[in-house]
Amino acid sequence: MTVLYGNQLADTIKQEIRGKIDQLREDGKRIPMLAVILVGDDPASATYVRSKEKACKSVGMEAAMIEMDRTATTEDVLRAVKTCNEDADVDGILVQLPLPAHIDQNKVIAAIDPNKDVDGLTPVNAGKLLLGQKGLVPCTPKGVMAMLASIGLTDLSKKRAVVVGRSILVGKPLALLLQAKNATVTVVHSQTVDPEKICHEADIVVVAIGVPNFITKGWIKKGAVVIDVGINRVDGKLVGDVDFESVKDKASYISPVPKGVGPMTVCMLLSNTLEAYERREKENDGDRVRSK
Ligand SMILES: Nc1nc(=O)c2c([nH]1)NC[C@@H]1CN(c3ccc(C(=O)N[C@@H](CCC(=O)O)C(=O)O)cc3)C=[N+]21
Repeated sequence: MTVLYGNQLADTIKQEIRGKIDQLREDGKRIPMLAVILVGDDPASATYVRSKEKACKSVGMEAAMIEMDRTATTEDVLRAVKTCNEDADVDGILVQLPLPAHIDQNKVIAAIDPNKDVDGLTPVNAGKLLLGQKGLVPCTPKGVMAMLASIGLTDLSKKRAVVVGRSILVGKPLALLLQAKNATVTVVHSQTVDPEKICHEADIVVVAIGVPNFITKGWIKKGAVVIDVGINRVDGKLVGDVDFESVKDKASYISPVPKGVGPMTVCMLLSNTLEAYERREKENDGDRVRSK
């Protein structure tokens, strides 16, 4: 069994991003900027937002933190999104989720300029992913695919993949990405009959349900690749959805928590911001050429 450390892969990818940004700086070009909108004072969200800001700094990217009071209205947040949409220096916009319950989350997300939607959550980017068109892909699923690619799993023809969980942020988009790489994908969830048996047929298992240590060795076929997306705080400690100790001797590869998918999510946020920057710069070049 090999432990699949996401933090190491993330460091390698971040170095590449850093190199590209150093080059932009050397060439006197504009520097990519991520804007993060945080509403309220949830401590976990505040920690995540700070780690995203730190990650931007670590690759030389600009970060703008927009902190709003927990009493902010949907209209207030929509105005903040609009300001970021219209700011030519902003390449990526991330609205930290979950938003306070009184705010219309769907409305806020739909207001983000799809070209700056580095979370890949707008209807436009979700639709593009469904249709197999190029767009911005949600960070966590993109990170999981990069982890699979890092161990040579690029073409998933003949492979059976089981995704445990069907969330908008992870399970659903991940199932689409796995299919796009030719995997035979099954999504199991809370209403599935005998999910353990289905999971046991999988060559690749990705778990994103938010239930600590839920997946044990009985679920895993010998030699399967197991990716744990879960981030659960239990007695002040971070644990995944996979019972690592139980599963580790059956898996060929298994991602840990922490140091697994989490750092890859942040890394893909930087990668998406750079991608959005490059696309926007290219479009601007085109505009300049046209107006000559
Ligand atoms: N619009 C939006 N986009 C998100 O991508 C988003 C979000 N909202 N809301 C919250 C979740 C959660 N999330 C994590 C990112 C990194 C780690 C991470 O790096 N974790 C470290 C450990 C961090 C620690 O020790 O607390 C690890 O797993 O090794 C965890 C969780 C992004 N999220």
